[in-house]
Amino acid sequence: MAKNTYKQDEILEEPFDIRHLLRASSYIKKYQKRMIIAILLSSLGGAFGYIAPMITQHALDVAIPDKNFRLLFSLVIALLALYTGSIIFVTIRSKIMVEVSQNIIYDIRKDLFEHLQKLPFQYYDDRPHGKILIRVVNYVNSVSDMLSNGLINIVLESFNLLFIVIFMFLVDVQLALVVLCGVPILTVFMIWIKNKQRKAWQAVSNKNSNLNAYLQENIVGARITQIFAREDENAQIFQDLSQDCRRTWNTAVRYSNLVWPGIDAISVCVRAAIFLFGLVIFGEGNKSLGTIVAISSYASFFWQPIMNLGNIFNNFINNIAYLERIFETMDEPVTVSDKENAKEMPTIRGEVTFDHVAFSYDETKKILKDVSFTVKPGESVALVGPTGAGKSTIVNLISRFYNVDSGRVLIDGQDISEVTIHSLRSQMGIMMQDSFIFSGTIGDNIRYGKLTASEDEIRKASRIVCADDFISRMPEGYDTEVRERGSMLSQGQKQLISFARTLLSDPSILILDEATSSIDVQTEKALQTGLNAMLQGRTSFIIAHRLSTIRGCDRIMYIDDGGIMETGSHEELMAKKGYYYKLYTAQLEEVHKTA
Ligand SMILES: Nc1ncnc2c1ncn2[C@@H]1O[C@H](COP(=O)(O)OP(=O)(O)OP(=O)(O)O)[C@@H](O)[C@H]1O
Repeated sequence: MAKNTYKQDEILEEPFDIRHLLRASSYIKKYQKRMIIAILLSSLGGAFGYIAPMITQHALDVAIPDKNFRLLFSLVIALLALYTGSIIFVTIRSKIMVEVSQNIIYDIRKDLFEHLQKLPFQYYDDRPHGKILIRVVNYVNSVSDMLSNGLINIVLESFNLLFIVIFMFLVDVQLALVVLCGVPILTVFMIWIKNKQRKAWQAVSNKNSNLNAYLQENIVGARITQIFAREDENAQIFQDLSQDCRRTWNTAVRYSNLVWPGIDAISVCVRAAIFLFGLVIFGEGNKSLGTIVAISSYASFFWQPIMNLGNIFNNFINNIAYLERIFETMDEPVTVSDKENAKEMPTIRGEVTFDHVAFSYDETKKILKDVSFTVKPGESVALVGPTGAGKSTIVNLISRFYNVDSGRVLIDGQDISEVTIHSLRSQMGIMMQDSFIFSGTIGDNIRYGKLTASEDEIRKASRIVCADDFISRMPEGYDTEVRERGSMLSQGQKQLISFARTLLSDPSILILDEATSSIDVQTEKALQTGLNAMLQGRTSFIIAHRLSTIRGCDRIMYIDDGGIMETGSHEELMAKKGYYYKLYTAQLEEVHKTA
């Protein structure tokens, strides 16, 4: 997806590219047998329907004038049988196709979702999430309909058209030719209207996608909107986007509403021509009433398949663009992935080495220039420094959320780019500032890192991190349902749950990135004992702006200007009176001022 915002339309007017269709065919291969059955059933159903006007002709021209009621009765029974057969076939076909299209939706969504889960952080940082949702939900629905019903309908409508033409010629060649004279007029009308319609519906799709992106952004940012009292401005933007949707929708519907009156007008003219030619021009009495009525019926059927083929063509053009957007997402490179011969990471002891590491998020700015250090197993390391210095970047590289530009990150002497991501990350505990809480119970949330954990284990982990107290006071304790993102919990409570979750997963390397920022000082003091227990025997990296919380770490690294400016224990760095000393004393003064 082009990196864009809710203000930018997606590109949907793509030149037709057959490769997308060929690639999409892999999704229908599995269901081809069922689709062939559906085509056969529909063709039979259609053929049955088209025999009906011939029977009517026979009734009008033979049975009724001859007063042959036996024949008339047989013809009526035959008509009923044909219609019943046709309805049964069409019903079975619809059932098959509903199943096939739902299966195709499932297959495409599964592939898309699995791929989306592997995409790097960067992908989600750069795009409006609402537009990703539109692809997974709306575009997939539309595309699967094209791949299932669309493809079948092409075959079907072509058969229908062929049947109608054959039956018309069987009934009367001259009058059939009169009907065909309407085709060029219809073709010109269709090319004009379908082109307009396609562009109009693409505009609708784009405006909906923009609205969705803005809506999603606003739901997530609702608190900020209210904090900054931005409701009126946002309502205006939303209104503008909604108006875009309404305007484009009205235009599209206007064109769609023109279609049938236009076709009706052509159809009426053609039928008038049938009567004119049948009764007057080809000579009175030359064409029987039954023939004229039968041809007139075929003529009224004739436009439907042409129209449907036009609709299918339009849908195809739109859906090819949707397909391209879907495949573009599926092809989005998984920049951080397992190498072909990646090994399993053995049980981690905890030695972490940065060997001349350089890193940048994009070409424009080097975030880390040439960083080298080694942390011993079990050592606790604090990363401090000004905002935006690169502290989180360093811990993100240890977990291999990004690949380094040059140099190596080693754990126990093993280059982490050579091992599988799962075996690496499953031995790490990473806690970020935003402690994400999933919908479900508190117990489920703590169990997230170790699905097999027992109730006792969950309680024990919670007790260590001081979460057991507040959880037990909740109406249903560990079974209390928390809503999506844990909206009923305070930030501090979310962080404590997150601590318990991390502790339960028993990681060898622990990364705490501003993990205690929302916990009040009192709870933090209480948590300190638990935290110390948690750090025991694990290598840990702690980022905290509240420097009082990291004083006890074995080592403190001061990060700035793309590298490590100072390193040592709290006492050593204070004695050195360098960057850390300045930062620490400035923070102390701040605390004294506000006290
Ligand atoms: N996903 C990203 N894409 C592009 N640039 C990024 C991304 N994440 C961070 N940066 C940039 O990289 C630099 C280092 O960011 P990082 O988050 O590592 O800083 P930090 O020291 O942890 O800051 P803070 O203390 O504010 O959390 C910053 O200039 C930031 O703008």
